[in-house]
Formats: sequence, structure tokens, C-alpha cells
Amino acid sequence: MVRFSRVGLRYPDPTRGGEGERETLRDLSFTLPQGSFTWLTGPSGAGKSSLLRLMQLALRPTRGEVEVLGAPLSRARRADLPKLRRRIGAVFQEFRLLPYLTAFDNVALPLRLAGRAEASLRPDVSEMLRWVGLEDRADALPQQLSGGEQQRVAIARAVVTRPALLVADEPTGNLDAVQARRLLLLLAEMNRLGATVVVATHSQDLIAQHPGQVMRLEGGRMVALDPWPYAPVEEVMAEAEAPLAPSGAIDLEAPEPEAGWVEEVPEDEPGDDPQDGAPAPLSPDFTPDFTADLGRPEEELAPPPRPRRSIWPSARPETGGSNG
Ligand SMILES: Nc1ncnc2c1ncn2[C@@H]1O[C@H](COP(=O)(O)OP(=O)(O)OP(=O)(O)O)[C@@H](O)[C@H]1O
Repeated sequence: MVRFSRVGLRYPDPTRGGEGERETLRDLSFTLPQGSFTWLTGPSGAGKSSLLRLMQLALRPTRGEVEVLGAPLSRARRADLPKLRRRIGAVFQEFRLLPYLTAFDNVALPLRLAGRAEASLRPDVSEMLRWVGLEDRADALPQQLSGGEQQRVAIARAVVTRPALLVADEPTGNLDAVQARRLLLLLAEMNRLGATVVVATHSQDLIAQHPGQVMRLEGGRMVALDPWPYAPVEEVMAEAEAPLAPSGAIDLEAPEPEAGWVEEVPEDEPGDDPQDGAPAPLSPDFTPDFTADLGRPEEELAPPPRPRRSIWPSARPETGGSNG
């Protein structure tokens, strides 16, 4: 279902004028069987998001072979990618909701892109919104929702197509414990229905709640692929051995534990997502940063032509949404 063979990934290094390259993922080889559930963990900067982006077919590896849904990426034609991607559900760290679409229309979008008839998609979208506890916010725009609510819309959008592969990057980052548990049940249900699920998380609590193999990355390498139940020995030890301030008092000089947890690209950075703040163009393949990520010549990676007709006819804010 997902096979990586000696995969390496390098991003251009901006500190060297883009000429040099630094290695983000190194020599990754593993197979995730169809219907498996995998937790992906590791310190900040280890390469988890990059690995998920390779699985989403939003990036090509610099070396090695990535095979997803039976298709080796090196042999896939560009024209085949949108179809393949529609079978992959993705929950991004930064949500990537379209700001001018209601919650309902954000969730409906992948179904509309896949050509589903309006009448048949409505029950599915409503059901997903109910699953994530947002049925009464269907007409709200993302800016009218809290961070956790936006995250839940993003989750509903990722699963509404019942994807064969579901990848989620820190999907509980903005959720309280009850919502996190509910999300986990949703992921488990998708998995039970046959989806291969991969979830990147720093939360050991979350990992402890659901069985799945645990892949651990460090410095771009896979250092462990453990069966569940998972005992994160090194993390427990590190915590136990961390020096205490004298007499256990709080050491105000100590660095914040979260220091360094800074998103590299601010969410609203212009150019981060070509769809930001603008109603068009929307790439039908639903991967806004595709061209930026692949680092290939522009002409080869130009976004597909703009659709001739709108696929979200009643979605503009002034229309008041389409969930009627
Ligand atoms: N577009 C990019 N261009 C250049 N370097 C990048 C890019 N995206 C990520 N990196 C680098 O790749 C490395 C891995 O980043 P990645 O986001 O995959 O890590 P992560 O394990 O998901 O981190 P976190 O837990 O903080 O989300 C980091 O050193 C980061 O600086």
C-alpha cells in the first residue's frame, strides 16, 4: 500500500542561495500494509511532515522510490497524479481551509472535485460534520471558527471521500481531550473500513490510546518501527534524567520546553498557498503547494488549467453558503 525504498529528500538550502541542499530524509525503507495504522513520531524537525508530504504525493523524493496505492511515483505520469491524490485524505498542520468557503463547502469540496452530484454529497457532508461535532456550524466561514473547530473541519474534509490512504499531521494539536478522543475514534473507524492510516503526533497519550505500529524518526532517519503497545523508553528516560533546579524549584533561567517549536513558514505567508484569500484559481488536484514543493522547473509543474465553471456554485460568502 505504501512502500518506501531507500528514499532520500533534500530541500534547497536558502542560506546558501538555494545552491546547496541539505538532507531532510535519509535512506528510508519500509512498507505499510494495506489497512494498517501507523503512528509517526519523533522530535521537532525530524522529518515527519516531509515524510507525510511524500506519502500525499505532494513532493517527489530526491532519491529512492515511493510507491503509494500501488503506483510507483517515479513512473507515474503527471496527468495521473490528481486521480491518485483523490484517493488520499490529508489533514495538514495548518488546516488549509479555503477562507471564502463555509465549513460545509470546505468539506464538500473534494466530493465536488470528484464530480459527485449535489444531492448525493449532502448527506455525507452533513454526517461528517456531525461526526466532528460541527453540524450547527455548517454555514460558518473558517475565520468565524476557533482553531480547534477549523481543525475538525479539516479532518472532516480529509475523510469525507473515504480515502484509501489517510495521512494526518498533528491532527489533535488544537483539540481538547474529548475532541481528540473523538477524532481518534473517527480515524479508527476509517481504518476499520479499510483505510491505511498514518498519523504524525508528539502526543504519547494519543499513541497510548490506539493500537498501531510506531515509526520513530530522528534527524531524517527511521530509528525504530515498533509494534504496539509502545513504550517510549528513551523519552521516559530523558524526562527522568533531566536536571532539576535546586530543591525542585522552577528554574527561571532554563529554556522553555517548547523553545524551537516554531512553524517555519507562517500560516498566512503570502505565496505559501496560492489559494489564500483569493477565490481562484483552485487547482482541481487539491494540493495547493504542489508546484512549490517539487522544486522542479515551473513549466513542468504549472498548475492544471483553471476549471471552466465553478465547482462550488453557492460558496462565496455573499451567497450565505450552500448548506440549506
Ligand atoms: N520547504 C522546506 N524547505 C527547506 N527546508 C524544509 C522545508 N520543509 C521542511 N524543511 C526542513 O526539513 C526538516 C524537517 O522538517 P519537517 O517539517 O518535516 O519536520 P517535523 O518532524 O514534521 O517537525 P515538527 O514536529 O516540528 O512539525 C527541518 O529541518 C526543516 O527545517
